[in-house]
Amino acid sequence: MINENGSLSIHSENIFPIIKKWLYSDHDIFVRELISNACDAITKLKKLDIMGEYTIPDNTHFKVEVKLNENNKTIQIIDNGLGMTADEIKQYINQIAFSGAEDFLNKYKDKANQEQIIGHFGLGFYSAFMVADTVTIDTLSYVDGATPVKWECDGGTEFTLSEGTRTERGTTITLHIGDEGKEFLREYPLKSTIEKYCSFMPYDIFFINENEEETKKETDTKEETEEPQPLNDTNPLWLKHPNDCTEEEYKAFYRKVFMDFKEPLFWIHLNMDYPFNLKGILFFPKINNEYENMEGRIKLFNNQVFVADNIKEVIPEFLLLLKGVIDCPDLPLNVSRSFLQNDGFVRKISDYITKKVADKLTGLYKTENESFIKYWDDIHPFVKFGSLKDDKFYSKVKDILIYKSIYGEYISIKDYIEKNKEKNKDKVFYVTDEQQQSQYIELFKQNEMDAIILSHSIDQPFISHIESQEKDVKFARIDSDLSDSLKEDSNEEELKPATETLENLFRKALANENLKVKVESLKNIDLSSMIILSEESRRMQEMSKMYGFAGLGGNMPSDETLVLNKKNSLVQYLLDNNTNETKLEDITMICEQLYDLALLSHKPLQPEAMTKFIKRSNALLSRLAL
Ligand SMILES: Nc1ncnc2c1ncn2[C@@H]1O[C@H](COP(=O)(O)OP(=O)(O)OP(=O)(O)O)[C@@H](O)[C@H]1O
Repeated sequence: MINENGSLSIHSENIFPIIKKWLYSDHDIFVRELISNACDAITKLKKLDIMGEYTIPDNTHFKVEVKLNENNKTIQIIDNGLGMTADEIKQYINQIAFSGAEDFLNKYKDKANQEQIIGHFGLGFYSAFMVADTVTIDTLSYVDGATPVKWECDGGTEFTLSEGTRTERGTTITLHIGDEGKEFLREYPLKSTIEKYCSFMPYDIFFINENEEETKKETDTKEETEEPQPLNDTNPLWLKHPNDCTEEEYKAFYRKVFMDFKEPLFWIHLNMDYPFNLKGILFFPKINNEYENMEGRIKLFNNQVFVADNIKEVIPEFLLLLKGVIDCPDLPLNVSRSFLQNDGFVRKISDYITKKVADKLTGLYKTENESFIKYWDDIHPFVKFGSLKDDKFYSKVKDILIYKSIYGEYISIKDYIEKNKEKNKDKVFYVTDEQQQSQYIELFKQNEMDAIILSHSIDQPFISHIESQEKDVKFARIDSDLSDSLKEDSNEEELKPATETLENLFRKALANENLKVKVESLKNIDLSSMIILSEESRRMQEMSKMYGFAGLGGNMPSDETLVLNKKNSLVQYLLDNNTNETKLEDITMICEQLYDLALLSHKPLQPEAMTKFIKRSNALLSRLAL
């Protein structure tokens, strides 16, 4: 029987290629890792200064330089941070996954503010080998009397460590770029990668194209050269206290970061220190039209280092419709996304952001109601989407949901129901297409009835959601039923014979045995015919169309009813002349035309029906001209 305990052994020759290849999915991440190490080195030095372990010389300009030399095939990252001694290189660089950042924090645990150091895992430096064949470190430590050190490694497991030549405190990392990284040997991709990840890093980052500098020197005509400008903004707006930020600053920041020249509607400045550290600004963008892509962009930062756009695991999905930046140094971002998804801490962050957004909206509703109404057309899809996606969000915003009425006013469902109780019997009538349903809208207006406009694609799922949450709210499209207030007082029995006669007549004229006809006495005598389709049937039809039940959509028995107004003279004409054989042709034409007219304000006509309708309309007009 075999019974043995032991520890697995890992050989660095085996693990190194894995780190190189799989540690990060994006090649360009080396830029982020090396520049953040350079910034860390400066932060650490500043901390040593604060703690009295070192005195920063006067006039020190802390900076990171990225030098590209296409001819030599090198990229250098140069900092004037704390540098490393030979021992530190042995410990932090040679021992893969031994994080100097962790070590530094442990060493100065009580004295230093932990939050600002970026590194955690002790692997970032090795991302250099994703693009470089050979990496050299030239460094001089801040420690008094330290000797400069040079470390070199060609991506195997061997390295050389020797005395270096660096004379100033700090570190130069030189990447001898191999085939895998050659795309970064051009100015544009390298510079834009720096801008992508490092736009808000805490120290000035300068880009220098050495080959260009050389040609400039050769052709120098004593012209004053411009002062070089850093690529980054070391003091991003989100780190400032909200009270110290001006409206113009927010707008300028928005323009710059999102390249959106439409002004944002409003914004939320997130500023939290406890129980976790989170700062950021969320902007509500202006949407130009309903069909515009609503996709927003939330940039996630970790200590001013860009991590990624739109990380769903941290930022609630519906908030991705907004534009903004979130900086959360506490996030364990190097771990897998599935971990993030299940992490309670991450959920708390996400809940916090959701709560802040809901608070801002309710605050606006209460204190700046006029502005809130002005913004509503732009923000309602977002608020509705949020309500669908997140119950907690819904319960916070449900009392501030408003709807535009056919009179152009904004009203809550509660107020709508209250106001229209008598006429609507608790139903909420709505319009999905103002143009197409204009006939019904007109009818409503004539009878001083109200309906709300729900024309966005989010509205259908949204009203189903409201109905499921609020038991006494029932939505009905404006053409789903005839409200009693549109009709004159007359009893059903009285209208029965007319209904029978006209149903037979229309069925014959339209050659449609299943057509349902209902005769009503409508107050508006100009109105001859209209289609109604019960809310349930229409929703069923729409659903089957949406889910593409092939054939079903088309073949589904239609529950449409043709309503004819007995008070209208054309309908009356049909009633009076339906047995008159000599007028058969006219009667058929009128039936067809009335049916098409009714259909037209209910849904678009099919191409064939449309062609017939136009032909018939022309024929009818020519009769007038006779
Ligand atoms: N430019 C630099 N100046 C001084 N020390 C550095 C520099 N670059 C790397 N180091 C040291 O090497 C250590 C290892 O770096 P590495 O990037 O691999 O890991 P990390 O920054 O600790 O964590 P992470 O994997 O999250 O980046 C750092 O913690 C730091 O002590």
